[in-house]
Amino acid sequence: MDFFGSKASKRPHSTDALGSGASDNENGEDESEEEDDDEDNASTSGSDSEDDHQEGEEGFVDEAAVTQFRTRHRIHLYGGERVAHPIRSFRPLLDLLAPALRRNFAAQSGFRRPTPIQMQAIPLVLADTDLVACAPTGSGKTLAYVLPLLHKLGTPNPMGGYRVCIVTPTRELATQVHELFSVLATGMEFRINHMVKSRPTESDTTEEAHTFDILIATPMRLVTEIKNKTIDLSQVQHLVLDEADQLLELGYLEQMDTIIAACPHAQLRKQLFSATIPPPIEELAQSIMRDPVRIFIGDRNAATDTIDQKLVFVGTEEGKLIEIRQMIQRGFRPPVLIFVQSIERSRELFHELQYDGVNVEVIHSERPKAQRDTIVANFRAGHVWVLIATELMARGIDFKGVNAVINYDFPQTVQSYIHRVGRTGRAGRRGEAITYFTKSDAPFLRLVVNIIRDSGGEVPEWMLELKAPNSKLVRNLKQMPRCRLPIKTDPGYMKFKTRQIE
Ligand SMILES: Nc1ncnc2c1ncn2[C@@H]1O[C@H](COP(=O)(O)OP(=O)(O)OP(=O)(O)O)[C@@H](O)[C@H]1O
Repeated sequence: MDFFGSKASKRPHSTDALGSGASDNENGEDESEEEDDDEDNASTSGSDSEDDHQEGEEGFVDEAAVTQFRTRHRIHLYGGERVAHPIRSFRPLLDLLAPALRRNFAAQSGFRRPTPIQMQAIPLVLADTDLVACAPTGSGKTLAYVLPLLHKLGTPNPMGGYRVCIVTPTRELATQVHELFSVLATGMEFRINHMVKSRPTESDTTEEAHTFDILIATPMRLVTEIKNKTIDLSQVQHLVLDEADQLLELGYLEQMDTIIAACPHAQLRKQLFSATIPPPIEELAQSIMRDPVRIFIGDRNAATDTIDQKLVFVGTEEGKLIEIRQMIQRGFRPPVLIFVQSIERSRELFHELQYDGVNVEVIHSERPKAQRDTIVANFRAGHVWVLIATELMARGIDFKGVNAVINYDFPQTVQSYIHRVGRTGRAGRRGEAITYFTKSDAPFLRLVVNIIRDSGGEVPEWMLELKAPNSKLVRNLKQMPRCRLPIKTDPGYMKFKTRQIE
């Protein structure tokens, strides 16, 4: 990995803004109470007030106003010497954009107002800053880099080669990012390569590959291309790691090393995004960046406050099946996403629920890719009501309308919990997350209890008094899922069900 010195400060910025400069706005109207209320209600969606549209067109009176604005939007900044001011609305940004990009953005998004991460990250990406950006799930991090990068690219450069490279851990997420780039770049003639196929096609390895501007790839495939010398990343000036903390974990680190080493451009800027950046990953991230600015929105590594989180004691493995069946019988609001800890268990639960006549599908990495695409599309379209998934779907996937997430199996890490439950309660909508725990999960309960409490949820007093597991236990759980009895109906239920069918 290439190492750059970093002068990141330990303390958050107070009056650290530069960039867009102070304005002659004497009223400081952005400090209105009305806006505060809006922010509380929807951390991602825009408010409707006239003031919001007015205020965004002005700069800030002084640095104190910038600080106040950041404080109100819970934008915490660390490091960096010159930090661009946040934007308060999309309007001044839209004025900068090429007409086609402006039109596409207006036509496709309809967003009234930037989310806090967009307010601060967009000007920093525009200002070519190395960035570590951590903001809640469903808070619009993708747009925070896609929009400014399309602006920075300007026009297509047919013989120039890749200038932007986005790396994501799963092909589903890469597809989603590709879709946003494609929609926003409609009519701009950028060539966007979506490299997630397991094997290269001819067009990837011929001269044609040099005519692409943007690359969106999963690590394994990209590393194969780099090792085969069938891809040229020498012109890449913007490298984005989406779900960066996962990509900088041990399993991926070597691949990231190879990818970063393959991007030697002197102007290379690295931008890292995730809803969770644990401190060791933050340190590692800084070591591969140049004087990075770190943005944290709200509390670090917290679940979003638009999710009602519940912990349900089910006693044993069998208790989970009873609980989920009762939930279905009581009536539930689809779509519902259910997480289990392994492919085998996803199949087992699928058979059980299918037997009960539930409109259910299952997705995991052993299903053929075309099937995975169809399942995601059907779930999005509401044709599938219940989707059982492994960790494959825990990160990044934007299912806007998911009403509930069920952690059938207790998650193995705090990060996994935050990302899994973050598939609901997105873009300011509300959602519900239910986590089952058995007696054997009890030692780990405290990890999740803290997250629920920190994101404003209620937990019984006795749970707050539980002992936190020691670091060895936490490490073991992360490396190895818990042993669990197979998901299988007890014979009594089978008899009852058969009688019902007869
Ligand atoms: N300014 C905005 N106002 C309202 N909705 C927005 C805004 N920006 C993005 N969104 C919507 O918010 C949803 C979530 O966005 P996105 O998938 O980028 O979230 P994320 O922060 O990357 O989440 P995750 O951490 O789970 O990957 C998307 O449906 C997107 O269209």
